[in-house]
Amino acid sequence: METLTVGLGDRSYRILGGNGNLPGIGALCRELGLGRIAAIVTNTTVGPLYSGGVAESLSAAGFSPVLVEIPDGEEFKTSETLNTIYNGLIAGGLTRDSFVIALGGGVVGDMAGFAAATYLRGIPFVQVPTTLLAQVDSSVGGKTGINHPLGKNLIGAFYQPRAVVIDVDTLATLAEREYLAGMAEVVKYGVVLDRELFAEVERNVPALLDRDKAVLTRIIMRCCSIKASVVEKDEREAGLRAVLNYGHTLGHAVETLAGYGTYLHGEAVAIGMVQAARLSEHRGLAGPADVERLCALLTSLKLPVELPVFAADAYKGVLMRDKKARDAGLGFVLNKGIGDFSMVCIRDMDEVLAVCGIGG
Ligand SMILES: NC(=O)c1ccc[n+]([C@@H]2O[C@H](COP(=O)([O-])OP(=O)(O)OC[C@H]3O[C@@H](n4cnc5c(N)ncnc54)[C@H](O)[C@@H]3O)[C@@H](O)[C@H]2O)c1
Ligand SMILES: O=C(O)C(=O)C[C@@H](O)[C@H](O)[C@H](O)COP(=O)(O)O
Ligand SMILES: [Zn+2]
Repeated sequence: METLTVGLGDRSYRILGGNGNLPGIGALCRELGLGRIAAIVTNTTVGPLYSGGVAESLSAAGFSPVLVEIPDGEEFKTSETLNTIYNGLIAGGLTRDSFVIALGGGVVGDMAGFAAATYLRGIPFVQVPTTLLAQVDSSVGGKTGINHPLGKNLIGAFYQPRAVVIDVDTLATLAEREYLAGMAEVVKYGVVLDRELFAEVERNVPALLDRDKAVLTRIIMRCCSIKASVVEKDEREAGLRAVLNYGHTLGHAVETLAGYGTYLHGEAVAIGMVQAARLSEHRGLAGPADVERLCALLTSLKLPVELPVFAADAYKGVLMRDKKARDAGLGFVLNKGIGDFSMVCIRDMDEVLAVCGIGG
């Protein structure tokens, strides 16, 4: 087992990586000094696969687990589903010394985390990510929340977990499309923060497509370490943390306009990264070869790169609601070549639309 720490003072926590870690969850929660009742929040796909083992481990360590199951899908990342979680926590008798285990992908993690942040004004939670995307990104850093019909993750809170338990064994049951979507966030770290990681992914495409556990474990822990160091410096996205939003400005627009769940989050991020790279080229920060290299890697990972067609006004509307929008303009993360980034403020949305070929 490999361990990393996210250093945030009295809210610091460990990320446990590797395989075979699920059976150790009960012992870890005991070590963390968590209270008796543990709500395992999961969905109707992940629950039947993994909640039994997690519940057994918790019971063996003296906890009383209760199961809260929600429907599966990005389209259910809503206030209604959040209410289903609250109902489960109340019915399960959770008190302020109880805790939540978020068992699933990013959708479960974001919603269970937000429920934990707000139920009784906050109870502890542990992230147990079971998708590649959640293992490399969403389980770390404390962004929690739900979607709004007008924009992704518009409602939420920064609320750090007490621990993150990654078990790469769980990736064996993940559907191919979902697995590949997680690779988009891996590529993201490489493009803007780690040239060597980008090259490592390029060199290991066949092993990654085969889900080689050793390669995956190394890359997952590298991503967690990059994210941890960004979050340690800027937990609440006052500046630097926005780099983790590379590819998300147009990516979130695509998810919202196409209808949540039509494009997977990672797929939309892949498309958004290519548009961000084109803007970077337009602004003289990257060359055509960098854009080509990014497109080639995403394509070799079977990810989409083409921006879907929606009305220019529709794109503009969603872009203006991006969380990086300010009075002065839209904060946009661009790449400097491969491995570095630059934040710019874009005042004129027409520049974005023109470079991305939106509206003719
Ligand atoms: N908080 C953050 O920092 C952050 C970062 C990135 C993404 N996100 C959010 O994460 C979400 C996307 O997460 P995701 O890609 O994990 O999608 P997801 O949570 O929808 O999971 C993908 C699918 O895989 C299934 N699944 C999960 N684990 C499985 C397993 N081990 N075996 C079989 N099936 C399994 C799920 O039921 C679902 O159908 C988006 O809502 C995005 O906004 C948040
Ligand atoms: O942790 C972050 O910060 C990120 O931006 C990670 C992103 O991959 C993730 O999709 C996040 O949920 C997007 O945040 P948002 O603030 O744009 O909703
Ligand atoms: Zn993301």
